[in-house]
Amino acid sequence: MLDDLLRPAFLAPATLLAGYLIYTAWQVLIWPSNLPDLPIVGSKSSDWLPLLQARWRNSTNYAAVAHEINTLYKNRPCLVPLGGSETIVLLPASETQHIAEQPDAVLNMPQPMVQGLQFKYTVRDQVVVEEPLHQKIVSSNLTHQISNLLQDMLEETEWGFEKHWGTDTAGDSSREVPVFDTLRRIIGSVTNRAFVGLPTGRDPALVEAGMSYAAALPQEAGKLRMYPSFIKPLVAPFYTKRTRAHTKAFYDVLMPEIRQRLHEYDQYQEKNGQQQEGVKNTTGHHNDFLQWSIPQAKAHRDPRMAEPSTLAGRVLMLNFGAIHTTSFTITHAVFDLFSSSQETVDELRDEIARVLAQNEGQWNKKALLQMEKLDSLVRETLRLNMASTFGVPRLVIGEDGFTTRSGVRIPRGNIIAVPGKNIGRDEALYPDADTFHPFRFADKRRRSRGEDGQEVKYVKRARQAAATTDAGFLPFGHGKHACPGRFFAVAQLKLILGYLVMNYDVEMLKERPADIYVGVAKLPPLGGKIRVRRREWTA
Ligand code: HEM
Repeated sequence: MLDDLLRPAFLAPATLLAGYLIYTAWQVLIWPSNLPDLPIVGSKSSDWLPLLQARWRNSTNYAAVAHEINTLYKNRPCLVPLGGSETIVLLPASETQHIAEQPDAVLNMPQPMVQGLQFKYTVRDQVVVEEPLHQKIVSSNLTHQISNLLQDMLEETEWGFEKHWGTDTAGDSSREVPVFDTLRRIIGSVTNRAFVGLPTGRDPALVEAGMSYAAALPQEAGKLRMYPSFIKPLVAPFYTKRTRAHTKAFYDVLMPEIRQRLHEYDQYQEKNGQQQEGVKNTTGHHNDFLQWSIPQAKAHRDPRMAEPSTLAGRVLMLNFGAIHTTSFTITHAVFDLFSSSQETVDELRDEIARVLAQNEGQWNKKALLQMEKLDSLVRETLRLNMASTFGVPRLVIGEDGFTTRSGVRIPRGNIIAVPGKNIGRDEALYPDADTFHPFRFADKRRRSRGEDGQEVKYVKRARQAAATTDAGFLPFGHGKHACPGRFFAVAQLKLILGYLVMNYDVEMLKERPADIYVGVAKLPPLGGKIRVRRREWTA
């Protein structure tokens, strides 16, 4: 037996395997060879295996991590080991602009997201991840079409509120509603109205599948991240059951619509001659993300782009990116607003009523732009309630790594970030930073008007708008990879929040319910409720 084990045919592969396992364990657990030599958040001077021990402490007490980052590492870089094998190289706030300005050949944007969310296992059609054409449509068509989409979005908002919050204005007809659960349904159908139009965008099965996919994906990814890469393909089928089921449910509703649209598109092309390059040449029947995606996909050299499942995968990917982020933000905004003061609500109502009167009662783009207090409230809520602790996460891919402004070299293969949440609460940038001041940015805008009260300092004023990113405001990221959907998201948030304020009386809360912390993420009070009653009001 021993002789058999000592035979080269067995010994050579066994040694190789043992070496590989030891190397992997060392890399994952002890010290990856490319990790820079920086202080470790969560470690103690007495630790034998500082990275491993800190990883364990950090994954069990995230509040301590946040406190340590905020007190010890405000102005110097450090390592933040998290659950699984992930270690973030956290750089000080002063590096934000420098990071945002790096070329894609040095710092990569999608990879931290692709790895963190384990897209390899949680996304069915990998071509959507490899070739994210949908992002271009979001930053071009969707953003440019906001003013044309607003009427449809308003119709969907009205439909959603009437369904979920009721229409009875009688004195004793108030009802308690779960904030997050009802608003995410409204946002789900408003968003899908812009993505795939009626009737499919309002189909409860589609909205439910999109929301459930968005909820399940980060949870399943979190579990998968705990395993080393070579084990993942083995365990993924067990851990991705929910995302796979929700993907199927979503595709089941959407595919017939996509096939029909592709068919109509081909017929139209046949009748009207060759299509032009680009995304403008649609059949003209629909004005939504799906329709803009078809000519883009057809013009691509890779025929997989125009497969119905690829197009469905893009809509699902956008549901993932759009619905939870917007629903979390509006839930925070509702709790922030209705635990502030009735005067604040009245001030908002005055502004909205005045602006609508100036715009013939229309919730159009111009009116939304003129609602500066509402815009300010959205920006203030985003500032205070950034979901992730880390801002502008990027993977270092440059051959020579990435060198910070202060001269620290971060080798290739590391994920860097800045403390985004802390930046939003910096007293130097935002006096009384921990307090919700809904009109903080509207006041700043007012102060930047010309001395004669004219709106002369346009650029300065636009800097205070909710969708504008800067190194001190990172909820939408910053730089060329900043969220391309932010203009759509802000328009939607203002429309829905404005509609809510004007059409419902909400009982003020004595205290804002507490947020929920899940690892590095801060979520709004997902189970929180408020008491509402329909108001008699017409624009
Ligand atoms: C309040 C709502 C939203 C928040 C807070 C948010 C936040 C973010 C953040 C932080 C990023 C990463 C940016 C960076 O690292 O610099 C991002 C990327 C992205 N977001 Fe949003 N987002 C929101 C709504 C939306 C909506 C409505 C859409 C689509 C209609 C969307 C589509 C995307 C896409 C496609 C990316 C990837 C961009 C890239 O890889 O270059 N987001 N978003």
